[in-house]
Amino acid sequence: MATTSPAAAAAATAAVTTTRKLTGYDFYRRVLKSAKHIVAPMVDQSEHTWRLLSARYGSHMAYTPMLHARLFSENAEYRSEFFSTSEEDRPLIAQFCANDPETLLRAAKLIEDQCDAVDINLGCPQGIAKRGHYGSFLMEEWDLIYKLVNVLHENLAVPVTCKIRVYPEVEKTVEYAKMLEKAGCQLLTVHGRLREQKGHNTGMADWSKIKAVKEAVSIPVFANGNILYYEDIQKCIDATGVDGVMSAEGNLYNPAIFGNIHPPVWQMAEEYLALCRQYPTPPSMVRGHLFKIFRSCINDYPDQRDQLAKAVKMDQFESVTAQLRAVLEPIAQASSWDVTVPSSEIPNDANGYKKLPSWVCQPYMRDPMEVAAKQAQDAVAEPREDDAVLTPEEREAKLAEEAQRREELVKARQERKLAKRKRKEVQKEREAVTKKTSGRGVSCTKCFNISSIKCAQGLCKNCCSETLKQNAIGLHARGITIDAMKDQAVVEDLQVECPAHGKGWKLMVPYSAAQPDATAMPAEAAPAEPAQA
Ligand SMILES: Cc1cc2nc3c(=O)[nH]c(=O)nc-3n(C[C@H](O)[C@H](O)[C@H](O)COP(=O)(O)O)c2cc1C
Repeated sequence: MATTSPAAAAAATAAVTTTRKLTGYDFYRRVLKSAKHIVAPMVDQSEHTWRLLSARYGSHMAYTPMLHARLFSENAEYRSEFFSTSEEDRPLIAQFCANDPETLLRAAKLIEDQCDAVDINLGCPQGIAKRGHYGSFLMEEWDLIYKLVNVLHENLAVPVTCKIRVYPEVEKTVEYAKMLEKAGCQLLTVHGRLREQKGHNTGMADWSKIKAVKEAVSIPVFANGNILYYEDIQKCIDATGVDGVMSAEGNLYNPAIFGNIHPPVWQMAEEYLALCRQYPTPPSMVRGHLFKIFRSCINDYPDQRDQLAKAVKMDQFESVTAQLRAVLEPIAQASSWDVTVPSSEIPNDANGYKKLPSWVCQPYMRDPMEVAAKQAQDAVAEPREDDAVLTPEEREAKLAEEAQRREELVKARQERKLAKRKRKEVQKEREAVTKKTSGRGVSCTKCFNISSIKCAQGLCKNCCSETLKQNAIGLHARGITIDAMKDQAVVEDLQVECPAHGKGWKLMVPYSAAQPDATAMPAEAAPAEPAQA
């Protein structure tokens, strides 16, 4: 009797899978419902709750944050922490970073029945992607990229899509896109920036390269980059001919960008928090979103800003939002600004920006540190015209003040650099220790136990508890025992929680203050991808 080899059986299954699923424009029209407004993949920010909020305000579909294929395939805790969805959260594309086809396939198989397609992140330009060898750092390895795309195309029940950055040469960018299409990619998102365009060098996206790609391939194309306001969406479609437009930062600072309005900041915050009550969301994500929603006005309210920075519980987030509403709403009521006016009807200034009141959601224009420091420096070197009316003493005092401000700016920058270096060192150490544990997981930064990926300090339960205890004693008791502190009620009021290990010890200071490096996250567990990926 003839038997079928496992390889032949797998090939047969693959063939069935490939022929059954929709491809290209059939997939785009029937499954993605011809989506034009797309919420970008954003680490820690395009989570389930945010996608639902954006959908209420005009987004047609969304991507998950980038998921780490190896961690996703191996670690159930990582899966439940970084991926969740619901029936209303569709169409949805799940994004992975990966550099090994088999690992990618294993991860994608675990999610194929909960999303409409699986995307490969080929655009991340951050240092963490360089170290992890994924994202835009695969752009020189077309053979590997072909295999990554093709393995999903051949074996997955849903289509595979890709998100790329462009090369300096338009011809190479077009060839790249064609190669992806040939490998089986069914929809392509082109972020019109180079790998080098990040941080202070972000600059503008090049829509002409997106147009060239769109003209060269037969699959649907999404454009990404340069979308500040609603009207930019149509401008982009007109300029490039793409099928849909993706927004990341524009959507974060104004979740209603796709709805063509600039709603009051408190309204968006309240709606988001109500959704978080329904769908529990990690505090770090909630905090990140609230800072961005309130970006245009939060610096005017330092008390609330500090409270928000320390908030870890829902009622704390809600309290800050209520306080901000209490101060902002009267300002809004006293103003003649009409929030129902469509964004596209608000005129732009000469630079293309809209002048909006600080209490409405709006795009954030960066003023990089360097620019601020340079401005202060220039001011010291060369008195401005309006300084001419000052007496010599006044001018001297002003110059001294400005010099001090500049010094503070430089010092703050140095401190940030130092903290970053320290975090990197810790990360390196951890990676080394992780190797020693034969990849069983991320190691505790203090011992060889496996840490929780959620612990802000990357510690195991014992070390986390011990650290909290030591801090309590060191900071407040100076030799007094924890029990004595409890008796004196000094540790009763403030609740402190490690996000992974629960209460542990109650301290007089927030956990983050007791742990100066509390923002350090395990490199692989939470692949941070700031502003531009
Ligand atoms: C907070 C944040 C997180 C991001 N995370 C991802 C990600 O997980 N995957 C990805 O492909 N791009 C990521 N990006 C990049 C965006 O998807 C997008 O390509 C980039 O921000 C340019 O779009 P924009 O001009 O609309 O911001 C991220 C961007 C931001 C701001």
